[in-house]
Amino acid sequence: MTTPGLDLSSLGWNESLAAELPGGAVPARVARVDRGAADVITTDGHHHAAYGARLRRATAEDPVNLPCVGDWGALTLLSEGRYELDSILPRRTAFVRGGVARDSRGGLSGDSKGQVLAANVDVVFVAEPSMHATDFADLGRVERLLALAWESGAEPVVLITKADLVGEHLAGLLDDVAAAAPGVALHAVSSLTGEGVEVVRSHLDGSRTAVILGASGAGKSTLVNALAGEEVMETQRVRAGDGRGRHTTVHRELIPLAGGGLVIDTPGIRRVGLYEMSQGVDLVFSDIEELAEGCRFGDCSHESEPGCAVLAALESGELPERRLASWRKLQREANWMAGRTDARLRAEQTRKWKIIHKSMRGRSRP
Ligand SMILES: Nc1nc2c(ncn2[C@@H]2O[C@H](COP(=O)(O)OP(=O)(O)OP(=O)(O)O)[C@@H](O)[C@H]2O)c(=O)[nH]1
Ligand SMILES: [Zn+2]
Repeated sequence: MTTPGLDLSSLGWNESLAAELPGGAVPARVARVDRGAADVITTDGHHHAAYGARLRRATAEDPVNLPCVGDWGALTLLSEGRYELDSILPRRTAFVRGGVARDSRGGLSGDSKGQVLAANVDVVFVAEPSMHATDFADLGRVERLLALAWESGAEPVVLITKADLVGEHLAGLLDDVAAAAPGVALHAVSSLTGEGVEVVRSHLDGSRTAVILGASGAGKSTLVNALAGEEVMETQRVRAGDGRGRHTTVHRELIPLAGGGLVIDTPGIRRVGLYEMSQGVDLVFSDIEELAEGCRFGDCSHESEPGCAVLAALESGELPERRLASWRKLQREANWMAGRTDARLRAEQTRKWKIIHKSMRGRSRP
């Protein structure tokens, strides 16, 4: 497909990326990957680019170097309209799934399955429906998804979706969710009435790239369609119906929105349960981390130690019991995941994460 004169800045290209581009190479954004090749978008449109020798060597050394949706790549022009993907530019953020433990040099079993699911995501929308079946929003799930969001290095934003369903309960619900998401922007949104959709879109100003995390039925696809102003995603209602209006085109993974900005949606991103998230948990529970600094013992487990500031806050009612329980649960989960993840990959993630979050924590958007 050829679209002459496409402006790469609408895909998120900027000067700092340009500074990383090898001389003579053509910049392109990865829209989807296949085995050994990627669908890329460059100034003259979509291309199917096979991996060049240099990239194949890098991926053989470490699967983390495999291109993924959202990556920026350097293309080499082979012949008129034919490109090869030669390298991937350094990633600013990454959603990583850690796989089974690696046998470092002649170990017993397994291999490195550290896999980057999406790269260069700027904002992660955590979508939690105001009402799910007969229940209000699930705060534990919000906290869990927030941990995953922080872990990626992108800016988390919590969306209470289907805000039209709860009437006058909305204000109280937003208060509860805000308490579970300190320091994170929070919006109510209804794709049905359009309420809040523009505010969500404003987070994508400057051609930012988003992913939307949330349970099945949270309204993710419906929201993408509302943002796109057209039906780019199949929703549950369409899937459950007679199939009319069903999209027969290949499912796009990098979706440019008509009003600006992009959304990444992949099956991997939808199956969020397996991300590594120990750093993210600390950030979601920054209130508890702060309390813990007041504990008498540096290695306080906040179970029964004397002088425990966390237990004191629980006692006084300052810290809700639900929140402490949620923190413990996510920490156990994160520790378990950490044990399964390749240590080297994790170290690299931690390093990147520290750099990104130093600059992010002070920042907040309206
Ligand atoms: N009342 C109301 N219903 C909504 C809203 N947004 C989505 N829905 C409905 O909720 C159902 C699920 O929406 P989807 O957008 O398919 O949810 P999803 O999160 O993409 O679900 P999965 O694809 O399973 O992950 C559909 O029947 C939608 O019509 C909303 O703002 N208000
Ligand atoms: Zn303590």
